[in-house]
Amino acid sequence: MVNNIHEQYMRRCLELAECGLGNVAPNPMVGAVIVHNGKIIGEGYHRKFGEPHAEVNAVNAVEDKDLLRESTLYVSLEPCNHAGKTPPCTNLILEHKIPRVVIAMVDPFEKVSGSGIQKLRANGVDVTVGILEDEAKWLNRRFITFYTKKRPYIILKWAQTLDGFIDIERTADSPIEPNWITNNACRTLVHRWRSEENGILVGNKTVINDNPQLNVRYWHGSNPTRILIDRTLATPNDRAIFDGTQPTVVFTGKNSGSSTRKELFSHIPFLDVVSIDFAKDAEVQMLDYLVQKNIQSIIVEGGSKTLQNLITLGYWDEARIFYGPKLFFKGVKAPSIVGEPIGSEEIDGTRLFYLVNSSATDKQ
Ligand SMILES: NC(=O)C1=CN([C@@H]2O[C@H](COP(=O)(O)OP(=O)(O)OC[C@H]3O[C@@H](n4cnc5c(N)ncnc54)[C@H](OP(=O)(O)O)[C@@H]3O)[C@@H](O)[C@H]2O)C=CC1
Ligand SMILES: Nc1c(N[C@@H]2O[C@H](COP(=O)(O)O)[C@@H](O)[C@H]2O)[nH]c(=O)[nH]c1=O
Ligand SMILES: [Zn+2]
Repeated sequence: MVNNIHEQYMRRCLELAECGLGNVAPNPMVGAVIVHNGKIIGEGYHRKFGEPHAEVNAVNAVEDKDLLRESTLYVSLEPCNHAGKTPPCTNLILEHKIPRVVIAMVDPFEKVSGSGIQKLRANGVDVTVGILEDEAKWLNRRFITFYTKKRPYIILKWAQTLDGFIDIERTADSPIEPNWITNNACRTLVHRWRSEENGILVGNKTVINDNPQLNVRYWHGSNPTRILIDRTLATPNDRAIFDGTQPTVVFTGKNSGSSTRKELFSHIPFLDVVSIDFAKDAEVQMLDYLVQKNIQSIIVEGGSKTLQNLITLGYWDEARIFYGPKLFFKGVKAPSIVGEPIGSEEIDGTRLFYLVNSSATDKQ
């Protein structure tokens, strides 16, 4: 019974937390509610990176601060105990003498992990941990992966025909544009997904053949950083991803300090050309660089080689695969993948499957 009540308020915390999706990384999404005598008297969530934490917003929302001494604070993540961009939330809880705190999950971030709970308990606060823990972990899967696996959370996405292709066989005079397999509703959904991740990764053949924009046009929200794998810098300069409207990273085997960079790219704002050694573990080097840049999650939109490389190495966490009602008969084969199905849906005649990788590779 008590757990049911706890779950009810924690569900509200998770609902609030999710409002921060796309705006708080590299911080976690966190929601908080304050309950007094069975009534919510304040709620809040972490709205934007650098802005106040959920607990602060929830406390600020309470009109009569005296009630805090008799209230329970529900929060979807362990309160922080370190001074980051904002003061520690444990201090706030103690200052306001909140007697009970209910937490969904321990913070995986090394600087906090367990110490927030310890400090509250040491100061006489009654702390309950683990309410809707699985749900909270799923919500913050990007944040958790980033800190525990030391790499971005990786979402693979592609669209394939019923006969297993992602593109037709191109000829020299094929138009430079995508061959659409999915419908407009799916495209809108994909743009929403783009707004939820920090980076969007593609291989150079995709940019050469499709000239994608890799931005958020059919949804609202931030554009992800464009990330291109281009070992030989073979991608023509006129491609849309070089329009300078979004931060862009190009991983190349060429020396980025050489004249190649200056001549080809000096006119493009927000462009980072990063040299890596393709003779070694290219993916590890790329993921390391993205971690350095605080890119907590990426969506990989193809093509087949780029996706298959990551699948083979186990560097993926989720896959979202569209099966459109088309046949190409020949062309670029879709990647092959084995994962745990977690759901599927039908969108105007296109089937969408969701997979997760329960044996994803760590990158320590
Ligand atoms: N239906 C769909 O959802 C999608 C379809 N597409 C289609 O897919 C086609 C392109 O797919 P595909 O031909 O497989 O090519 P990719 O777009 O995956 O690009 C492959 C190239 O990227 C470079 N690359 C990628 N990963 C690595 C790595 N780990 N190490 C070294 N180089 C790497 C290589 O370049 P290099 O050879 O220079 O070393 C490689 O040849 C396009 O025609 C496009 O239309 C693309 C995206 C989605
Ligand atoms: N063909 C195909 C996809 N192709 C992917 O979308 C990219 C185009 O992005 P943009 O220019 O921003 O709209 C393209 O390069 C490739 O990565 N995606 C899908 O959801 N369904 C499809 O049928
Ligand atoms: Zn905090």
